Amino acid sequence: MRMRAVWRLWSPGRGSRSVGDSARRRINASCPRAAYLGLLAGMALKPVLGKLGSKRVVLASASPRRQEILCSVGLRFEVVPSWFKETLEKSSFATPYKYAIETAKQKALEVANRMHVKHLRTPDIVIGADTIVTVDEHILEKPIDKQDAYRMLSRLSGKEHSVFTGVAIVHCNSKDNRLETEVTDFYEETKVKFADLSEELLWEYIHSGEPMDKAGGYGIQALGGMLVEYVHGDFLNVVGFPLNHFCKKLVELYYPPPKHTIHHIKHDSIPSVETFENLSDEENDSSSPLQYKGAIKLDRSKTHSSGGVCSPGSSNIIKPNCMMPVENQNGVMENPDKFPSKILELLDGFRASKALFVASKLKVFDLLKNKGVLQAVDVANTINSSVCGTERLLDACAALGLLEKTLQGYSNSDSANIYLASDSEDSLHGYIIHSDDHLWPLFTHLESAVKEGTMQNYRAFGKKSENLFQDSYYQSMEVKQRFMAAMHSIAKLTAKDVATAFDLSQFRSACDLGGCTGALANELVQKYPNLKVTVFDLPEVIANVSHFQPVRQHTAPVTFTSGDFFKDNFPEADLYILSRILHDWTDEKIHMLLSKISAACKPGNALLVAEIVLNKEKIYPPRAVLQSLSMTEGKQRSASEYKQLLEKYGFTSVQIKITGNFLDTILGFRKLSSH
Ligand SMILES: Cc1cn([C@@H]2O[C@H](COP(=O)(O)OP(=O)(O)OP(=O)(O)O)[C@@H](O)[C@H]2O)c(=O)[nH]c1=O
Repeated sequence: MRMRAVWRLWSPGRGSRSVGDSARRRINASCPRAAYLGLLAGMALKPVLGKLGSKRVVLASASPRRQEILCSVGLRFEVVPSWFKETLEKSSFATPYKYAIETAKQKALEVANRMHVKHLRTPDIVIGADTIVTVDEHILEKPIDKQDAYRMLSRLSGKEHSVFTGVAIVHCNSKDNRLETEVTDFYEETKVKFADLSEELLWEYIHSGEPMDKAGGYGIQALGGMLVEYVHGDFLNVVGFPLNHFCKKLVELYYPPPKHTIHHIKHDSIPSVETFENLSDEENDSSSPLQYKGAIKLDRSKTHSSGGVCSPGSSNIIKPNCMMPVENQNGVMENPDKFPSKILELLDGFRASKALFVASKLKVFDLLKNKGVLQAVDVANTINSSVCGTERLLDACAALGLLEKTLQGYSNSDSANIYLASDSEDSLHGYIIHSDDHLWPLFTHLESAVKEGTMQNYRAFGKKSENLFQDSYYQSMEVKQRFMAAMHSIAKLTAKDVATAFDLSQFRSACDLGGCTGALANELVQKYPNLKVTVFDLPEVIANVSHFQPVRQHTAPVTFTSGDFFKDNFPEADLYILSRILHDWTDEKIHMLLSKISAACKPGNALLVAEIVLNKEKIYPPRAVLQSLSMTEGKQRSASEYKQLLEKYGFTSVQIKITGNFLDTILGFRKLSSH
């Protein structure tokens, strides 16, 4: 066998196929079993992708082959090559595979520790691997030079040898600033038989440069494939990563069979949302009134690294544009422009939102909260839907991390039980239904909204709205209740942050203007037992607040007073509160409202505003900017704009606290002399 004849086909830079291309070709053509295993692995990985999708997965390997193999099945991960030196004493291991496993483990642990110590966000999972070749009781790793490669390849010539890859999956948890790890490891063995290699062929191969970064001194997926007579076992295991076995391990870990004593790994299915407010220099100088709760201010490019991240769902075995990550200063491989993951995520965003809306509307999460685990057919029967449609919806929810899927059926994730079941204490159900019924139709007319610069109530609902609340939200009992439920769920979610952003214990009475169901008011009386809170809202709202009240109230109840804050006098109070009010109204209406508050507020008393505070450029956080697209008459404001606004109406010592949560808070004290 001579290589030169076929060299042109393979030589890099001459239209050579990618490693993956040749690997796939080889899988399909010369190794049908491996092809089958590869496919099976891809299928087995898909359900677990949902599990890993919300996690920070790190591949502790510099091997481009490993990156490609994992990338090809759509796993999202960062690449942080391990600095662990492969110098474990081989003779101290009873078998070669134990050596490979231990090395894989040490590689992964080194990365987990390094990332933890460097205060990068501790990864959730670190994957390490080590591939070795064994022949005649010798362990062959990567050759150190050409002579070494020659020695290895001549040992392999004409013989069968074993390729072992040890893999370690390290689950990380940061507790009290200490790193806790749980390691799952395994190995895979593949037998490979080499043809007899002539000296000439051997040296020609060595001079190709291919052997140098590969265990045993060859690459089966490329030129080295021509040296191989047969492969018994998983082909990808030889290439560097036993994908099939890995998938089975993940299934074992994440979908344990019933009554089996595999440890459960606690995890949150919904990715945690971090907001790192990027405030302007001007707003952020030492004299700034801004305060950061928890003082966590991270560089977003580090925490949301796109390094080596590939989008799930890619079907090609190998995706060259998922490759070539570049190591940054933290040792994290980054691949910023090679794959438009972010764009694809945005592109699919509407599908994900709608899947959440429909599952919520059909009360899937309620059903699963009550029943535990159900098969698709049982869910379909209960929600009066087709089995095939329900199954697809449930799978979508599982892929999005909202549900868990096992052989026994579907069940709620922890987050679904807490936030999606409609009867949960912290349920977002009301807001989700409002988003589907009200915001979705409005946003389908976004193009007209942008062209005309107006809210699209007429197109979406067949009627113009002069007054957002009276004409839109309170026009029918059903819509009103839906809107109130939506406001209630958001207010509950944000109440703690708003109530605790500043120490309000100096105030004895507060009036929450437009306080709707009293969710914030109830939080305030819990937090400040000496504070009496009145909620002031439209009569049609107040008439409907009773069923939103907490069942067990240990503090003095909140008082509700009805009226229109633009027209009517509101109760006297030490502290006035405007939570999510100002962004909805025109400057003219705001002028009316703030003038009234300013007049009612005695010197030394205060106004607390809760809104999303924009950064100086007014493009962050995105949820505020996207809210603006509804084209209500009002607008979102930056920190300095809120400060100016409050000062204009006689409030001084204005402080702004970025909570890092859904709502930020602004507190201003009424000046002694009126403006
Ligand atoms: C037999 C064979 C091996 N390899 C590569 O050999 C390296 C093994 O070395 P390792 O120490 O396990 O990994 P590494 O490359 O040093 O990376 P790291 O994980 O950072 O230690 C890995 O690359 C594998 O793909 C091939 O590409 N094709 C083959 O047919």
